[in-house]
Amino acid sequence: MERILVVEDSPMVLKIIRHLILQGLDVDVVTQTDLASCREQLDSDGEFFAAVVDLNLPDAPNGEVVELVLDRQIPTVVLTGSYDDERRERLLSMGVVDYVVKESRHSYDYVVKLLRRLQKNRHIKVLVADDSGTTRRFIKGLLQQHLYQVLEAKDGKEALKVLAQHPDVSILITDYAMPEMDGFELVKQVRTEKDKHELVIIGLSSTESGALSAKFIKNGANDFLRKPFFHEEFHCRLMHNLEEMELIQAIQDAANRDYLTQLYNRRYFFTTGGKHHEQAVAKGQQLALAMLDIDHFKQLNDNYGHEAGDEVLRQLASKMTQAFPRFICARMGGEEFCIMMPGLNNDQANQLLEGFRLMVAQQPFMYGDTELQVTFSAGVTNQLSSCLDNMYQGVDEYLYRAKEAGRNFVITDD
Ligand SMILES: Nc1nc2c(ncn2[C@@H]2O[C@H](COP(=O)(O)OP(=O)(O)OP(=O)(O)O)[C@@H](O)[C@H]2O)c(=O)[nH]1
Repeated sequence: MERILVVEDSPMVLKIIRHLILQGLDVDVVTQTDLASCREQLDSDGEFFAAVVDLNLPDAPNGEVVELVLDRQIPTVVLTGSYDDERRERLLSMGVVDYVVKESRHSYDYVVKLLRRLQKNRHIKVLVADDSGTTRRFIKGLLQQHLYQVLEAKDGKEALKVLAQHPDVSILITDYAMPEMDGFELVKQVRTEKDKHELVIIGLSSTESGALSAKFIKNGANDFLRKPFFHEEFHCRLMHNLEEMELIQAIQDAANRDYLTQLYNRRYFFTTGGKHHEQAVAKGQQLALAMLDIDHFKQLNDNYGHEAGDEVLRQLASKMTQAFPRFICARMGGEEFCIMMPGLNNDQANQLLEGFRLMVAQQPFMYGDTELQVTFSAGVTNQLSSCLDNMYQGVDEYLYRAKEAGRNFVITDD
């Protein structure tokens, strides 16, 4: 498990921070109370995801611990008893993640929020589009302090290419004045594909005109920053926009996903899947659909209990998303699932399903220490029919035949 180092001489503060971190994050916490023991810790066993350090320790009254921890390339949040502008500036320019005054419980909650943010940021891609290499490097440095993955582009056209290669970019930070394609045009083009809740766009410019910020926003940017900006302003804006996007995505997920398995639900399957189906029909593309149903699930519930049944549903869902990462996996209700596979012909889909059937049948599911043998039956088709409903009914008929044939079986188009 990842570890966080906390260096603080006040037992009370140490206790609170340790408690809040353990409550809020899936990490271990190692604590030290002075510079000497911190140095020993880092020398003997210094692998830490992040550190929270007190600026004034009994054997290090002038923030020496910050240099020590930063020297080991550990992202560091600094705690301090009192606010001092000059010191804050110095610490931020040294590359600390943030500077937090120990005022109340809220300060410690903020520290935990920052640590959680750092953990998430490692998986977040940010694209920086700016024609100035110096500005790109500067922004990249700020982003890396907060552990984001950074991509770069030197104009709008290049940014579009990078976005096409990396569809999982979550944030685009773009300058206005760039050769080839400027920031406005870039924002306009990006917004034809992705809305504000799929990709956060922050516009940048060094011009004095206030109209520019309004124009960026009107073109579809989420926010705007005027250069030069303060480190903290940059990070606060970024965090704020990212949190808003994540909140909306969480709301969308709650509406589109099944609570137990976290797979897509029936409603999402028919709305989004329906669009894939329409497109495949209109463009004459391949699209395969599989329907799966666990065998004798009632018996499993009766023998081991409903909780065990729930666990099997969760584990099957997780195996399914691992086996079919590119496709729409949905729980249609009870122990019935669908997988929509755009682009696949019947043979390809059938092979995938056969492989998955074997894997599920051969690897027992675990409920505590109990091994559970689980199989499923399935139907697979790529007969598009006139609409998704009809295709669904067709594959349902195959599933019925697979059950009739003895279960643990896949039936597909002849
Ligand atoms: N644990 C659990 N059980 C569920 C859930 N939803 C439905 N079930 C149970 O799934 C069982 C489905 O039973 P049946 O439709 O008779 O099907 P089966 O026993 O799997 O038999 P075959 O499909 O014919 O192989 C019922 O006992 C439901 O109570 C759920 O969310 N959790």
